[in-house]
Amino acid sequence: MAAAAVTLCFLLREGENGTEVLLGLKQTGFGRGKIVGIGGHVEPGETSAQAVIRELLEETGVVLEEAALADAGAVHFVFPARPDWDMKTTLFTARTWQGDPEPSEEILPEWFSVAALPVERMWQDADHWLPVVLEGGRVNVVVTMHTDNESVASSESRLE
Ligand SMILES: Nc1[nH]c(=O)nc2c1ncn2[C@H]1C[C@H](O)[C@@H](COP(=O)(O)OP(=O)(O)OP(=O)(O)O)O1
Repeated sequence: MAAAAVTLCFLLREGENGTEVLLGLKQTGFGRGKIVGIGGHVEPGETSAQAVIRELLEETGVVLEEAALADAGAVHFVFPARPDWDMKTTLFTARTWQGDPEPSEEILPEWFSVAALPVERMWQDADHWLPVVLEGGRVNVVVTMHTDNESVASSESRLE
């Protein structure tokens, strides 16, 4: 089965104690109960940018312009014990948008300091790719999970 195409956008703002990122508590579906990036599946006929703009609006009410999206690369999540969970994820950051993030059925948005990410409550692989993205870098990473579908078996950075 081909990996599903998904996309995430990390909103960044300057707080009193440095840069903050918008993440959210996933309330439904895949990754329920974890703190995750905001985004979702790319629908047929959509570009990743169009999909992430739609998902941010649906899940937080925030309005993003395509020009505000900065390409931060991609992460391929591989679940050898559950190939139907494999996902190819395109990543964006944005520093300008309209509206204040509001909770939805799917996600409870929350700002976190980039210097103190809630890694204990996130997917265990977040540590392997998220800090680089939030520092303005671009990644191209393949994360392979153990058969528990939770811990990281390997994380490889592909050269661009
Ligand atoms: N190992 C992993 N680490 C991580 O940080 N995020 C992961 C991950 N594996 C998958 N994801 C993310 C990517 C994707 O945005 C999200 C799952 O997509 P969705 O939120 O769209 O799933 P749902 O099943 O809730 O959605 P629907 O299609 O709306 O039913 O999980």
